[in-house]
Amino acid sequence: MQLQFAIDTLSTDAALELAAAAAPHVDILELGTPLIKSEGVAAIRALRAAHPDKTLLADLKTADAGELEADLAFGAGADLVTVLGTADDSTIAGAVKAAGKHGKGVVVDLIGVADKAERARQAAELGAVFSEFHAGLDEQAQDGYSLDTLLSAGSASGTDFSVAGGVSVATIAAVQAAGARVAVAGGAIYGAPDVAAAAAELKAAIA
Ligand SMILES: O=C(CO)[C@H](O)[C@H](O)COP(=O)(O)O
Repeated sequence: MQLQFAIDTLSTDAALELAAAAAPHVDILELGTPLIKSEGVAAIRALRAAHPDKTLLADLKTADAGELEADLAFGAGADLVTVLGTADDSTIAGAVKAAGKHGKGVVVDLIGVADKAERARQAAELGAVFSEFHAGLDEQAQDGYSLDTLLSAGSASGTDFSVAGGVSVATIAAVQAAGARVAVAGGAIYGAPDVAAAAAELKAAIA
C-alpha cells in the first residue's frame, strides 16, 4: 500500500517546507484543495520543480468542466487529479480524456456520495485509476465518526481505492488490511511536531 501526504496548507512556501520533510517517507505528495484555491496551479509548478520524480496529486475536487480543470493541473505537472464522485459522469469522462492526452490519471473523490461502493464501480468504468473513500474534515468532526464505514465500503466495492478521513498511526494498519491501494494522511503528518518523523512512523506501520 502507498502512503499519500495531503498537504493542507495555504501557502506554497509552507507546502514546500512540509513536502521537503515528508517526501523521503511518502509515495504521493498531494496538493490539498485549500492550497490550490489559495495559490492556484503555480503551487503545482513549484512542487513539481522541487520534486521532479515524485508522484503529485492535485486535489482539485472538480465538480464541473472536468477536461478543462484537469488539463490545467496536468499542464502544470500533476500526475493525478481528483474529480468529485457527485459530479456528472461527463465531468469525470472529461477529466479522463485530459488524463489520456497527458498520460496521467484521474482519482474520483467519493466525499458526500451515499453509495460509495457503487459510485466507485461506475468511476472505474469511466476510466478513473482509483476512487478515494473519503470523509472530509467536516464529517470527521461530527459525533460518532468512524473510519470503519469507509473501510468496509472500499473493500466491498471490488475496485482499486484509497482511504482518507483522519488516517493516523492508530488506524493505518486497518486501512491496509481493508485492501486499500493508498492511505491518505493529512493532519496526522502536517499537524505533528516532527513532520518527517510522523511520515516515517506511518510508513513503517505499513511496511
Ligand atoms: O481532502 C481533504 C479534506 O477534504 C484532506 O486532505 C483529507 O481528508 C486528508 O486529510 P486528513 O488526514 O487530515 O483527514
